[in-house]
Amino acid sequence: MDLQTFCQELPKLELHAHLNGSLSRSTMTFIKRFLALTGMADESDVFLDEFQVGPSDTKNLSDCFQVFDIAHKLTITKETLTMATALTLREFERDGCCYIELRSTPRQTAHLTISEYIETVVQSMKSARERGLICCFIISINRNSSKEDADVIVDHAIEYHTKYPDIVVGVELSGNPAVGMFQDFVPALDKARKAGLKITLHCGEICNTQEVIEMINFKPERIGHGIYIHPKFGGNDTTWDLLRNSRIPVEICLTSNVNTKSTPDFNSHHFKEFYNANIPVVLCTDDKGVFSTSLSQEYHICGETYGIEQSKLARLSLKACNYIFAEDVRKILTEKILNFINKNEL
Ligand SMILES: CNc1ncnc2c1ncn2[C@@H]1O[C@H](COP(=O)(O)O)[C@@H](O)[C@H]1O
Ligand SMILES: [Zn+2]
Repeated sequence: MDLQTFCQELPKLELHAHLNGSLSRSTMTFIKRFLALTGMADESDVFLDEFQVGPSDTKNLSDCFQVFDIAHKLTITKETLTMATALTLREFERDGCCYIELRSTPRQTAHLTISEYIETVVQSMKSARERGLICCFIISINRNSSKEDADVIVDHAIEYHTKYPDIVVGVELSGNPAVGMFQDFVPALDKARKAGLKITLHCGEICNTQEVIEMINFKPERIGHGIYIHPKFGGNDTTWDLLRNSRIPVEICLTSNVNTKSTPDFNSHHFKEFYNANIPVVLCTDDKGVFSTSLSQEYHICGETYGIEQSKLARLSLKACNYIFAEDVRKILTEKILNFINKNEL
């Protein structure tokens, strides 16, 4: 099988995808028209062309955080947030994903409260589950927010985890890494963890070894990116040894890191260093809409750039089953990927 077909057909698990960064051009166009037709928003106010960030773009990581405001102008009502969630889940499914953990920062909008935002995403996921797609919700805390706001988000996360334990499975910390301090969010994250929610943290997206140490010592279930951890990539021996000994799985987002210029190119990405050191890794998209990618494309890039053969790529997907937050479906997913491996004699 050629690599492209293989990457498409391989059953894959998406563990790091921000809802508003994952909106495709067609989803955004659809919602923009809907809002204009229903008189909810001014069509001329949403600039879709500025949403995408390519590898040769002049935007750096900090600039990228402004592009999410474009999607945020669209996901403002129950109807459009439902469309955004449903269409995005379908796109992942069509790309061969059999399990999706979608994350999003619940926002109060002119038409939605924080509770309604969460309920809307959950209901959309319930519909997707009814037609057989296993999907879950990780509630995001933006590190730009105050401790009090983070507390409000966590209280909601706990309430909805209690109400929908199969769907609301975790809490994560994201947002511009140059803003805010991890320590400020520890009490809220601790509270979430004590209530049974799993934790993942954006970690080492910029150089901040002190914060990396604090984050790994917090022992989250997973971390995202992990760029500035290895000494060759702006970390030091302490951060690297801590990560290696922790066995914490790392969500790797190749295209995101290159397009935000956090990494110069795929060849100099830390993936290979992590893979060779046996650090648990899982390939993810981060923001497939902003960075014009898909999970099968991330597997393709990985196979081509680092010479990882198809049987090894399949085992990357298989191992991801061990890192998912919805433990009750681990067995079904493992069997599904093993079947694919056996059928294709990989
Ligand atoms: C590129 N690397 C990244 N690093 C850190 N945070 C990121 C991110 N990409 C996205 N987000 C976070 O996800 C939000 C958009 O989705 P939601 O509104 O939550 O669905 C962004 O506003 C940011 O807080
Ligand atoms: Zn992210």
